[in-house]
Amino acid sequence: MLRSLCPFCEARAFAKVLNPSWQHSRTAATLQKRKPSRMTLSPNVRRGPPPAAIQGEPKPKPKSRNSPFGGMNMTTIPRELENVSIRKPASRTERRRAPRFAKNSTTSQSRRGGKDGRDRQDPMHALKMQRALTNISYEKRSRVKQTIMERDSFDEFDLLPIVKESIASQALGGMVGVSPTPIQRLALPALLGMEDKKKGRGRKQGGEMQQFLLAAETGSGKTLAYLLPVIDAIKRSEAFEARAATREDKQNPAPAAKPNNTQLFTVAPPAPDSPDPSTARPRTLILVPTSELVSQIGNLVKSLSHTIKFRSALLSAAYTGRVIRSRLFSTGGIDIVITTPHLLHSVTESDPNVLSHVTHLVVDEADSLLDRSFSPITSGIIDRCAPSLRQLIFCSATIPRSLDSYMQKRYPAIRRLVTPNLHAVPRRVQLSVVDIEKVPYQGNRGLACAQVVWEIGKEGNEEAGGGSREKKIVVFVNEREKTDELARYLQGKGIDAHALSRDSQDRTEDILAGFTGLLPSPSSTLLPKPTPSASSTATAISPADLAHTTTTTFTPPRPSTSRSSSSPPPSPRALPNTKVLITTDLLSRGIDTLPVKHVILYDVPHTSIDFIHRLGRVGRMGRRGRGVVLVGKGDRRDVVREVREGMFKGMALI
Ligand SMILES: Nc1ncnc2c1ncn2[C@@H]1O[C@H](COP(=O)(O)OP(=O)(O)OP(=O)(O)O)[C@@H](O)[C@H]1O
Repeated sequence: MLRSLCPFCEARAFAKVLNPSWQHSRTAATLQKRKPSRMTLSPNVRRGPPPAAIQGEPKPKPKSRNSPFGGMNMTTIPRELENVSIRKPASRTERRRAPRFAKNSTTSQSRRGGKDGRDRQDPMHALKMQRALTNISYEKRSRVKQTIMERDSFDEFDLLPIVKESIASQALGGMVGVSPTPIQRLALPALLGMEDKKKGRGRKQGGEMQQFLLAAETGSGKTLAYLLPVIDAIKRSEAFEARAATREDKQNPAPAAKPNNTQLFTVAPPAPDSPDPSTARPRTLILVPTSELVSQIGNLVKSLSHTIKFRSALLSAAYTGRVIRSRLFSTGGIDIVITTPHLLHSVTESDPNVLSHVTHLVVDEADSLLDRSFSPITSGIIDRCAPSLRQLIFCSATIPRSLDSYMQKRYPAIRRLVTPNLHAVPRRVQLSVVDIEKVPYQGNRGLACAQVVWEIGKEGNEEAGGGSREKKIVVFVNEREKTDELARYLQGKGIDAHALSRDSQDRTEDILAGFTGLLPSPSSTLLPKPTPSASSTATAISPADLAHTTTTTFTPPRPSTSRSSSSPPPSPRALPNTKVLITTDLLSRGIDTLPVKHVILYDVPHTSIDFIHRLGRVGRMGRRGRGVVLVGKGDRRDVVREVREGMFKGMALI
């Protein structure tokens, strides 16, 4: 890491870290001691040179901890983690046998340590105070682990052959040797009714609505866990209906038309354009919180539809009213609709029957869609679908307490399918902390962020030998107003930075495509380039408020952030091969940012839920990832410390 090559004069102090003369003299001292005739390998390489070998030489400076890589690649447990035991939590019987400490006893008080009165024995004290996440016992987690161990192939599930074949070729881009992830091993048998079959109850064609909550860590394949059974159900009911129609035809054959001898050469008039009965009446509905997720999941659904053959439609605020209308009312019919609750709500205001045939409803990112702001609309949609529903599926990377109590109240019989690692940040993600109050930043958060980006970028270029492997970094801020300001600041420091928030109007799909690896969908008509005709047709689909679509259509485009008049003058130095996206929680939910290896938490997230979602943009599907959190005055250092400790031990955040 070249700390001496600091990109800005403000960070001059970094140059002190290197001391080349020490490096050379130590090499000289070692060479003098070496026997000239025979070279032998030292058995003590792990211990380093003996103190005598470097006597009289200046001691190497300890590695600075106030940098994104300060704590990386540790081989020993850092002092702050030394006292924390990694043993499994005590079982219920052990706890009962252990001596109890009275609340005010001196023994209990002496167990407390630290100035802040933090309980040293409780590594999650600050997080517990937040009371954000539902606790899941380790007993339950290990029971699930046992259950899913044996299911290690997609062949073990009762999926139609064409669905099975399409997993590797269509959904996973031609991957070889794929096996189901823990949530897929749990969810597929349950949603396919395999357990019912085993018990001799058979697959339900009607009857009671089944309810499921799928909860698993970020980037663990939850989308396929619900999508495969849902598509399988569509194809099976299609086949069932076709068989029923054939039977009906056999039983009541249509009367043969009498030949009309007088009109032998007249051509019959074309049949009136009869739409498919499923036009604007989808059987499956997938609800997600953002347009970006509509595109992502829609892309996956479309690629599966190429081989499995079903009809799907993506409806979001990224499309004009004309496009939405033509997709929904396509005369060819429709099987799956992927949309946001707000958009669907405004569509159903004008045509409530859109929800009348829904048999499968998926509420993805349920922790967001059932929070205070979304809950009334989402719950309203669920209620409207209820009469025809056969399966109601909630899916989430976290179970906040609010979601837990909502489930207990509204769906007490819901089946919870929870993986053993729920609420843990993916194991291969490392988190480092940068104290922005220290030299050289002295409270300048923007400067600290720029420095971290430069270090990551330079490291990438050195690794690639100056080649062209591009680094993608996502920076999360707490307030969306900050995104543009920070983008401009980083641009002034020679960094290729873009802001993406709900206010962004400029090429959002193109910008995001660089971070997801997906191409922007060619069929989408992006709203930032509205035409008067497009906006007038937007009113044709629904009454005045096709809320999301019409309001954003008339917003004048903002000036481009990259060349705005208030931009600082361009930096004389530019960081090559590094792209930065500054965003809010808009991008922390569900977006599959596989090419991203680094996440910077510019602000300390408000809750452990946000930590999980933001850090979850890296380390997806077992990949490596790095998170850097900037901590300053007034930030909850205790929370950050506990998150870091929890990640180090691979524990679930509480
Ligand atoms: N069985 C599998 N084997 C290999 N890769 C898989 C498998 N299932 C899914 N994936 C891939 O894993 C990545 C993450 O999947 P997905 O987006 O469904 O995760 P998620 O659990 O929904 O994440 P989040 O909680 O962030 O929404 C995707 O790129 C997907 O293609």
